[in-house]
Amino acid sequence: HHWSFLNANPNLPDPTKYHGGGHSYFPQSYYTDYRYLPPASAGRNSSLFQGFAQTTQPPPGATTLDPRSQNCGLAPAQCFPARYRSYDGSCNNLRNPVWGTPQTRYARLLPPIYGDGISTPTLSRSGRMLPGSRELSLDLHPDVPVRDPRFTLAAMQYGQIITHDMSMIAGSTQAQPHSTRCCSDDGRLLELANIPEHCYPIVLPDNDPVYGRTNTRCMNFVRTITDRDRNCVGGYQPAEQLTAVNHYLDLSITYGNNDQDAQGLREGTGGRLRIERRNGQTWPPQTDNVTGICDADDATEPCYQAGDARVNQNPQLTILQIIFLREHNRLADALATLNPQWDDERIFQEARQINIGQHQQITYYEWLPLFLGLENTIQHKIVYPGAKGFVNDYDESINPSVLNEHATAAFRYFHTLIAGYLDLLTETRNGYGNIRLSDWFNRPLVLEGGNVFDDLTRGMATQPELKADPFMDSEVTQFLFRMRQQFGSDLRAIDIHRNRDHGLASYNDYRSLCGLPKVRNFDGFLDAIPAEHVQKLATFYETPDDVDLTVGAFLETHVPGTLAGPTFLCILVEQFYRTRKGDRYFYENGDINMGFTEAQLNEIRKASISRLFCDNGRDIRSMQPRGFERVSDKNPIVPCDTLPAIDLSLWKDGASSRSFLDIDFPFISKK
Ligand code: HEM
Repeated sequence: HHWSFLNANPNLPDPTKYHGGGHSYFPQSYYTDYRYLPPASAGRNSSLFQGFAQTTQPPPGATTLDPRSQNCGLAPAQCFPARYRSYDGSCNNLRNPVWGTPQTRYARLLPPIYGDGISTPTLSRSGRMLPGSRELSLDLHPDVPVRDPRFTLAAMQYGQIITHDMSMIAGSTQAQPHSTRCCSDDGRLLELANIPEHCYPIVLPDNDPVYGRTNTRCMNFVRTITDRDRNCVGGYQPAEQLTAVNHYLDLSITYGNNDQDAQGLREGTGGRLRIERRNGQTWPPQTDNVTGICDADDATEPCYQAGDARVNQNPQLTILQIIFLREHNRLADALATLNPQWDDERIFQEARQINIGQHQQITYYEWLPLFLGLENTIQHKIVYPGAKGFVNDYDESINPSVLNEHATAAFRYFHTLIAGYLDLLTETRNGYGNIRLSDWFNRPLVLEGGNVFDDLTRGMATQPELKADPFMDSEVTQFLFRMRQQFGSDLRAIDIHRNRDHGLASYNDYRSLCGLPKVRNFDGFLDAIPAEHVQKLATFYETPDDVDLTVGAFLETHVPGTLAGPTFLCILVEQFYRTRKGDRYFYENGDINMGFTEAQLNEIRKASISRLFCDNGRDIRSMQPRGFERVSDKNPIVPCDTLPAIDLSLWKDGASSRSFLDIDFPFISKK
């Protein structure tokens, strides 16, 4: 067993500790969801669990078994007409009520191809050795800080929010026994077996510039699920990685992914979410397990709870999480004043619906066109700029599930945008300092002091993100989650490893899926990849068919007007098309029983990232209108109250409440 290797090697982190030294790639709790551990009946004393008692023990009060998790997303017996979306996404699709729910499979564009059953992910699909992921990271992605000429760090940061809203590899916790959960397409659990994960160390090259001339300090990597050789008993379905959160773009990062979590986040009065007040500001509720979840000195440090387990991961991610939390309460208070007769539930759900609508508007109309190109998004029916009424493009045959290729390769391309130092800016945009990213992974303490929250928010809206290019910041390739040790982990090496772990078909395969010619020799790649990098690929890999998707596509020249090369772009476009068209509750959809009136929808269309910043800082009084774009003559900083705002009076009962006559029938029939 690989376990014994793991336990015997004194240089590897202690898998029984949350803080296994500075080389775990995320804290133990990062991806842990205790509800999804193997059932108690698996026998905690079996050899599988030896040495892991601590990590398999749920914290007090946690439920060990959520029936949903045992059923690959439990299909409710019956779906009822509902004005508001469910937390877990069930019954969004009425024909397949389980689609998009947590603990279901990622979708795939091409079937997986694993090196072989139980080998490490250093073997190619054809069984040849692959270049080490750390070596590739060091050679192809050195830290050359080229700033983006157009976009701010807020653009990068919003991308991570979109990611966390849509997916999270289930159970990929370090060194944790893992159960395969094989699901049939209709969501039935076919088999639940306890199978140990394998340790796939990221072996360091001899001359690693950070870790020195030793290859004994390897970073630990754990395979997340079994492959085709460990199919469900019965063999009906190839195993597929599962995602722990619901697939929809629905602010589950704020509201949680199931009823129980959602209830736990609510105040229970006035439609509000729970908050704590300190230093004249509002913060998310504290977790019960501060030192387990955060890189904190002790339990008195802030460590937050939100709809998403990754909320504390980095300061600006946490800022955006807090902004959505404060926005909810801001909306709830306004709605409660307008409609004193509404109860807690009504206020809560209406505020939630507005908050989600704004988030979808910002994602689709403000963010995606910058990344995928405006013309491209229009052409592929991802956005409908200038639409005045509803856009009734919901299609119940479309499965909204997140593509494995998207989550494991394409969307991670934007890890290249991460900047290592975060600027602090006063209201006059006077930069008086910055903080180092790796000092504050999983440590939100930094946000609560003085004016840091506002100053970092202005910094994120002003500071350029790094350019989408092959270079990556060493804060994430040398110091990721270093937990106050000198060195940390390497996000790029992890991404390459994860690509293999998930058995993604090769770059060459995806080229042909996406309309580029399938190549027979390395020179064939020259149509999309600059010569210098094609040469490197030829040195690293034995054959063009061995090139990993995440490696080849990462090096492609961008399609003009977009931030990605043709292969990643094709995957991203497919994903965001499905995410909108497969969401019955998408905010632009005019369904008679739910959603917004046309007038309300047109208000939601005024939402912007800058307005969110303005409304939810403590003392942010000015912003440029387009917050994902850098300040310029055409995008100057203006007083907040001159930015478009949503007129909430349209939500006053009776003001324009939806009736049968509100529906735009002519548009529907044109469809
Ligand atoms: C400071 C910023 C960020 C940090 C520190 C960070 C770190 C990480 C880490 C540690 C993982 C898990 C890796 C694994 O175990 O396989 C991950 C996954 C991922 N990241 Fe990032 N990330 C950041 C920003 C972003 C951005 C800006 C995007 C995209 C716009 C992004 C997209 C993704 C995706 C798609 C995944 C996989 C999600 C899944 O589990 O399904 N990340 N990131």
